[in-house]
Amino acid sequence: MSDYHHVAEIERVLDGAVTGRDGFVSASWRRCVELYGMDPTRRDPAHIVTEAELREHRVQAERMIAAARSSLKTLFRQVAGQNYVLLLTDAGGVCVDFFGDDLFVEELRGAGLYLGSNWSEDLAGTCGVGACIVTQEPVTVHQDDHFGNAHTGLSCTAAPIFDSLGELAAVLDISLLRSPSPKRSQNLAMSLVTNAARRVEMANLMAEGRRDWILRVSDRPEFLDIDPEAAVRLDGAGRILGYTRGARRLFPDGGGVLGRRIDEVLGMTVDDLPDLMRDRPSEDRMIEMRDGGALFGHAIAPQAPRSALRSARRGGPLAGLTQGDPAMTEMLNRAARLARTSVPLLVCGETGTGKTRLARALHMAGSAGGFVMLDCAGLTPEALRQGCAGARGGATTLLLRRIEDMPEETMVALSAILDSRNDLRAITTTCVAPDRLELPLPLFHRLAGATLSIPPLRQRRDLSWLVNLLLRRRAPEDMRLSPSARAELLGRDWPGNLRELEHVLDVAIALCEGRVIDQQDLPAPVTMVSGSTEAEEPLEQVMEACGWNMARAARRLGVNRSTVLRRLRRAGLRPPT
Ligand SMILES: Nc1ncnc2c1ncn2[C@@H]1O[C@H](COP(=O)(O)OP(=O)(O)OP(=O)(O)O)[C@@H](O)[C@H]1O
Repeated sequence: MSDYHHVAEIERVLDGAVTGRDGFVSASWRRCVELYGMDPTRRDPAHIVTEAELREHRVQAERMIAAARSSLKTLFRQVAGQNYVLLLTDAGGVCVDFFGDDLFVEELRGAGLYLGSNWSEDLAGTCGVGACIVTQEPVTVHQDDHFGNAHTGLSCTAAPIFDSLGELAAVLDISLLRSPSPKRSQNLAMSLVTNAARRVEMANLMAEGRRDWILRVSDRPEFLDIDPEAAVRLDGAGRILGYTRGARRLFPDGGGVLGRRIDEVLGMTVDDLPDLMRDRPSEDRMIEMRDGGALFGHAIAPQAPRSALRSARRGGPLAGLTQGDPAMTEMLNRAARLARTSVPLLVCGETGTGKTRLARALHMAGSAGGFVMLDCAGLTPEALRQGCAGARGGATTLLLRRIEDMPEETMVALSAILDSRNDLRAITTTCVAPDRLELPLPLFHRLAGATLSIPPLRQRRDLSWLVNLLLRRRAPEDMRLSPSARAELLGRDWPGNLRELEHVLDVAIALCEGRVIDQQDLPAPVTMVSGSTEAEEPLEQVMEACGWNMARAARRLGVNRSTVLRRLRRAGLRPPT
């Protein structure tokens, strides 16, 4: 079509005529004139951002570029020899990755089919990337569908790529400098580009979901493991944390996808996920949908972050006590430095937090000498003297457990021993906060050269890692936790800390009949035996008193959190907004 006819058609469209163009093209032409004030007769050159701006756009899009690389390479191989150019743009239309034939680089750069070109509609007029950003749908903008005369030779097919929260993150465009005339010649390009965009979304979801369950679904069992249609990322309660665009079909009611529970639409709960893992034939992994349909599912279990585990091990006996909990890491860094000195150390923390374990690790990290451990409860001066007498011939660590339980006369003896024996290095543990510890001041200063505090388990961010660690150590190798059992463990308050967790796991391992520990295999929290207060105190009142904190209310009622949740639902109660 000549420039003249192109401009004339745009004028007719603006006057309201229907000229046979796709509706989104006519709508874009209108925006170009009425919104952006563009003139189709101008031959504006391509808009290219500066080198510095391009670097910034690439940094911002780094994750998506990485997720897209392999799909782009495959797509480029599929169209090899047909002169197609692939562009990955960010959500603003700036090209941040490019695959094209090196022979035509100069021509491609001139046409804007290159790194750094900006294809947003308000700059470039009607174009594949721009129309895709506006409509958020796959589009082909073919030859004189383009608004500006400069681009009417191109054929561009573009598909949107959404991030796992459902926001437009990028556009994948496949373009030709020269193409056959009928628009339908690009149907195959459309199919290739939409499939590639779906795979990029999948790669992105997989990359960010290593610590969560991933459920991939497909209508056809043969594609399930190699090229599924959609996927969701789930927490231990089965709530959707992220999704690929295709997963919207699971929730066609338009109520959004994030935060919804998978059992709202599928005839399965989160506890059935292990049955959908790869060790089963894909035909057996059928999931019924609540609307009567069926899908095939492939569940991928959360993976432990291995590199972090390795680095913890490299750091010796102290570093292995946490995996990335900020308070523990900071405390252990101090501990590592103090371990090599002779400063007496006071280790504080609630019962069962691992004070004795830490004290042993401090000894191992700092001293090649002997080790004496004494429980302070009921310790007589004589027993103390005997214990210390056994430690002769070089620097010895004297571990005193629970100093608050030491009888007063033994405290006096201890001060005297510490004064006369500078080969003893005291490490003392206590469940009492240092400022509340009732020790004679001289003894306190002989024991607490520095204080190390271990946080309670309920505050630790590496609780999930600890659960895995203890399970691995205590259970048969192939035993695992169901997602809801894991969610329950992560939600408890753990007044007995690691010791209580060990006992809960031991009971669950003993009670569990198969290889999967289920929520009902877990013993109730210990506070339950003290009896429920529900009869005396109405639920709403309890919730108010606990500031609507589920864990606190569960403790007060002596039940677990899911029971509180169930009772709230039954009573139709909700937290005040
Ligand atoms: N980092 C850890 N990893 C795994 N298990 C741990 C860890 N720290 C402690 N434990 C386990 O937790 C239990 C309690 O630990 P420990 O005896 O050190 O606690 P504590 O704080 O000294 O308790 P208390 O004050 O009641 O004497 C022990 O069985 C111990 O093996």
